[in-house]
Amino acid sequence: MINNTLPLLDIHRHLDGNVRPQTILDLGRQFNLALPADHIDALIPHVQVIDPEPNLVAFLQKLDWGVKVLGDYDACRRIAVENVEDALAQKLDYVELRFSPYYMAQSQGLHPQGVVEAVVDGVKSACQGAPIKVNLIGIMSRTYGTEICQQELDALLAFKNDLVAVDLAGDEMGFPGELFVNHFKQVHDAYLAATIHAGEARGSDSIWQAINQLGATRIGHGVKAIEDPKLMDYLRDNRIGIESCLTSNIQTSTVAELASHPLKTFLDHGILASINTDDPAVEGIEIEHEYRVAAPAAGLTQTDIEKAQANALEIAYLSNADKAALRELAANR
Ligand SMILES: O=c1[nH]cnc2c1ncn2[C@@H]1O[C@H](CO)[C@@H](O)[C@H]1O
Ligand SMILES: [Zn+2]
Repeated sequence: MINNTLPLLDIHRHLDGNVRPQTILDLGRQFNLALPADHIDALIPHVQVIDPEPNLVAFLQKLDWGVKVLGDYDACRRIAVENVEDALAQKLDYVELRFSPYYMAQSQGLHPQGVVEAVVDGVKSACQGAPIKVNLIGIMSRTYGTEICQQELDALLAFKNDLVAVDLAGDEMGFPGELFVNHFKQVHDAYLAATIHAGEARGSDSIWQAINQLGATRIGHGVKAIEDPKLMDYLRDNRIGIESCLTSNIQTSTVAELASHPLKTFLDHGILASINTDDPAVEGIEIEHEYRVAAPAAGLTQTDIEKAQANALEIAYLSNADKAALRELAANR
């Protein structure tokens, strides 16, 4: 269960993997697009994972309707605002929302840089006066290849002051990290951090590569670190955080069942592992479910869960002063 006296964070949450089904319907109507269904109940199976998908790529297809309906920049702004509203409804104190501007732009011929501008603007306005802090992480969708990722990176770097990090997401098997060394050099030259989806579809080598060649200070999923004791030590000793996403790992068939998820072992080993959602609307879950249902099913005790909750703040892309302020706020409520 969530400990209310600790700050609640979600530091691995895809903005474009969290488009409300009702918003997909609304935008489909607004832009006169043919959707696979015209009411919520019939739409759900097309935009939400019901049973585990056979692999990561099949899972990722469930995100597609959420971006196919982004017919203009206002639509991008709208889903950014709704993401902040959803985080507020979950009583999250701090969220890192990540998004792929090319993925959001491509279906309807938008410009990635316009998408970044709309998302930044939507998040800023929704946060005004609200009891939440949000930072943005830009994603390069590796599935589009190196050239499109360079365009995507250019769009992101035009707003580098509005981002805290850059991520690499999408098809890890088909597009290994080796292809993106030059991209991440530019990320570091822009003084942005790197968190990389690694060790989800590929093995522990992919995690080593993300750290050594792409300069990752955090790893998304990192499930396969469990196969490599040296890597487990390295993650612990170098305080490289793991952003675990329990339900997502089941739905992508990365892990067969929660009882065999490595998160508990990571925590026991002293790795700074945390609990996050990934793509809440697509998974049909929220952060509360991950803490109350998924974490105990993965064998975490209440002490483990609170450790994971505290770890998220430890590894968040925030200054020490911001972290202290969040701790103080939670301790006094
Ligand atoms: O669990 C995941 N693993 C890898 N890539 C993901 C995951 N969830 C979403 N995306 C990818 O992130 C971008 C949208 O933010 C898209 O590239 C989507 O495929
Ligand atoms: Zn992810």
